[in-house]
Amino acid sequence: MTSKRIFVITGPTGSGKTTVSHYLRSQYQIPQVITHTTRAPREGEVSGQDYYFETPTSFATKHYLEHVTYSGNQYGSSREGLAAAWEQSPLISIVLDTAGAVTYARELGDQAVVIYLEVADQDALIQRLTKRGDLPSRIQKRVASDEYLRDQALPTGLVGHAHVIVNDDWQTTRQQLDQLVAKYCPADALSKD
Ligand SMILES: Nc1nc2c(ncn2[C@@H]2O[C@H](COP(=O)(O)OP(=O)(O)O)[C@@H](O)[C@H]2O)c(=O)[nH]1
Ligand SMILES: Nc1ncnc2c1ncn2[C@@H]1O[C@H](COP(=O)(O)OP(=O)(O)O)[C@@H](O)[C@H]1O
Repeated sequence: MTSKRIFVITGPTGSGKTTVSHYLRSQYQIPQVITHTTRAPREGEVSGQDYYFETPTSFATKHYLEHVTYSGNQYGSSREGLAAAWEQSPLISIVLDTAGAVTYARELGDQAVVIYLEVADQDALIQRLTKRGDLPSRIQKRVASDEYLRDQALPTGLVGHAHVIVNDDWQTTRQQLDQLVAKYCPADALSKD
């Protein structure tokens, strides 16, 4: 029998969570659980693909496994979303802040394989956000938020549970991800291109 697992990808803004999630999807067909947010879409982001973009009123109507406020916006993930992704594949992924990752580790135990991403050089991280197209005013607000500062460190609740990847060099990160997929993925369950 195939056991269900979820890669919980967490870490500070700009550490590469979305990039890792996209890599797992394109390289290993690992579906991503789409979460809900009241944040405005960035250029190129599509509702139902990157997030379900909500108004504060529509956000309040969903049933969340957990939800948080991050830098002034609301984010939440639903049990229905988790179940729908597991219908597609035994190995799925989700991108969460560290508070969400702690909840998932607590609720799902060994089913949650937590990946904590970090970038050694803070200046490089700000440059990545600028290159991504984030407005300077938004970057300033984000890096000044309590949540951003909190996510700079692995929470005590995840010590010994999370796989820490320093995402400075993409090729090195990629190798570490390949090793993790090989460890947790039943060889016959995923088709690798
Ligand atoms: N706990 C929790 N965090 C979420 C959820 N969806 C997104 N996040 C996190 O919210 C934070 C802000 O996300 P976003 O505005 O897309 O900014 P980014 O980190 O710069 O990509 C990130 O740490 C995301 O991982 C969710 O459903 N629950
Ligand atoms: N190892 C890396 N080296 C250089 N740039 C990277 C690396 N990983 C991600 N990036 C870039 O950094 C920016 C932020 O990454 P992203 O995945 O959006 O982070 P997050 O989802 O954690 O906020 C993106 O423009 C992405 O292409």
